[in-house]
Amino acid sequence: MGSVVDAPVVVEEVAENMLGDKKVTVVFVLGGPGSGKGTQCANIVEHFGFTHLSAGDLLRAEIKSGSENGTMIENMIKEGKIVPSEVTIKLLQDAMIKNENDKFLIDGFPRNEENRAAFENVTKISPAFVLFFDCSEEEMERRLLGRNQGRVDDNIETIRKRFKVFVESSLPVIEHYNAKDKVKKIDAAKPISEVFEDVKAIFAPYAKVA
Ligand SMILES: Nc1ncnc2c1ncn2[C@@H]1O[C@H](COP(=O)(O)OP(=O)(O)OP(=O)(O)O)[C@@H](O)[C@H]1O
Ligand SMILES: Nc1ccn([C@@H]2O[C@H](COP(=O)(O)O)[C@@H](O)[C@H]2O)c(=O)n1
Ligand SMILES: [Mg+2]
Repeated sequence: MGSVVDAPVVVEEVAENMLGDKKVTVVFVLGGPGSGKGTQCANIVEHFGFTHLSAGDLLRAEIKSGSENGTMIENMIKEGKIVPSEVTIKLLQDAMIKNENDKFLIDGFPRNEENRAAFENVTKISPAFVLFFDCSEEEMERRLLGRNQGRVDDNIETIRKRFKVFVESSLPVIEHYNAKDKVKKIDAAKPISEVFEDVKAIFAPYAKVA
């Protein structure tokens, strides 16, 4: 009988970032409320062929659909609180599976450590990088109060709660990825077109081939 030392080493290959039989590229787009995540994601979709999945938009669509979780989600959003991870991850995973694309911008997720760890555990997907829109609260507040999209959370009381959640729960997620050298920070206080110039430089490797 051979010794343990002689035993062949079996390396189990873990297929990374697979979604069914599709290999996917995921970029997490983070930043405070009103930092311009949705605005810049629309530009990235147009120029670089990614699909934009906003966690907040998916949750709002779930409320509209009359789902059994609708009332709970609506109450959490009104309070600026983070919806349980399993709900949001299921929406994101379903949206990625339904879509034929293999490049996704996941906007507004992960919002806390629980979101981050649960997404990794459930999907086994790690982001290629994290795009972080950095902006002052004063500027974000001004933008949110002028947004006029009828969002139930664009009022000063909820905006303050969202800022607190961002600092206490979301910044640690950005720190987590920063420690892994995965964060690409953008000065989001500049005008929209200037912010996009900086974004474009980051996405250059993903340029569509004509
Ligand atoms: N660089 C910018 N300069 C000025 N206004 C901006 C800029 N970027 C976005 N805006 C405006 O600010 C508002 C908020 O932008 P957007 O919805 O993209 O932010 P967000 O980060 O997705 O916010 P939320 O987290 O609340 O969804 C919008 O009215 C948008 O037109
Ligand atoms: N991962 C997430 C993302 C969002 N929410 C809830 O939705 C609200 C709006 O999100 P936006 O990204 O559109 O600003 C947010 O304040 C949360 O209540 C969430 O729970 N989890
Ligand atoms: Mg948004």
